[in-house]
Amino acid sequence: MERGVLERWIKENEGLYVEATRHPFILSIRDGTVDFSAYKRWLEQDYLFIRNFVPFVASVLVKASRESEDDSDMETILGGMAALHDEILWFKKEASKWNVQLSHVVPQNATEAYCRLLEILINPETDYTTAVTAFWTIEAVYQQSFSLCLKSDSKTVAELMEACRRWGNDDFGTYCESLRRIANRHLANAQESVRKKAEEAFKLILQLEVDFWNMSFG
Ligand SMILES: Cc1ncc(CNC=O)c(N)n1
Repeated sequence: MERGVLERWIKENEGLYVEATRHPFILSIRDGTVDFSAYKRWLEQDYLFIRNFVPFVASVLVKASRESEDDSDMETILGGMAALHDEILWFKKEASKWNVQLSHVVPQNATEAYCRLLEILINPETDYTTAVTAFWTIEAVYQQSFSLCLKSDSKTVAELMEACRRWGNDDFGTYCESLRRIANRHLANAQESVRKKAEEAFKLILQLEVDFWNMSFG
């Protein structure tokens, strides 16, 4: 992976990055020891997260169309937006498979805190470089995490394979690569004040992802 700004931040925040991308919840899915009640708690809360993630991605699309000099940025982000429609349908199907009533789900603290950050990132005050860096971070944590559960030596149980494939598959990995290059390009060209804001968002999101995984343990 080329040495961009994001790779430097990953190195400087290695512990937190590993906590977010190799969390015990994910390792328990990989090792086939996960408690299904933890999985169902995660599923319920992640549905609430996705409902709030959609407007965030839409806001990145608007900022890309206004602030990016490269038209392909918007096309990449639009691809991610389209996938979210299928994602919401998947959550509803998965919830009925586990007899989870999505309409009755109460947001937990970690979900509420994450959605508050998404609101701040949606705000027009948040610049495109910070928003697209946040977008990559959010997607990359799931891609890195769930790809662990698809490795040949993983013991992921059949019931959880669809979820792991959804975010761990190579196509999602390629999409995250595109986002990483877009974020690195804008970070390299940004003023230091913007880079600082983006770095804060990067670290905040890693912590919120750790809190979100922790929540599945109830
Ligand atoms: C809490 C959280 N973080 C990242 C993702 C991945 N992005 C969209 O699906 C997600 N679904 N949930």
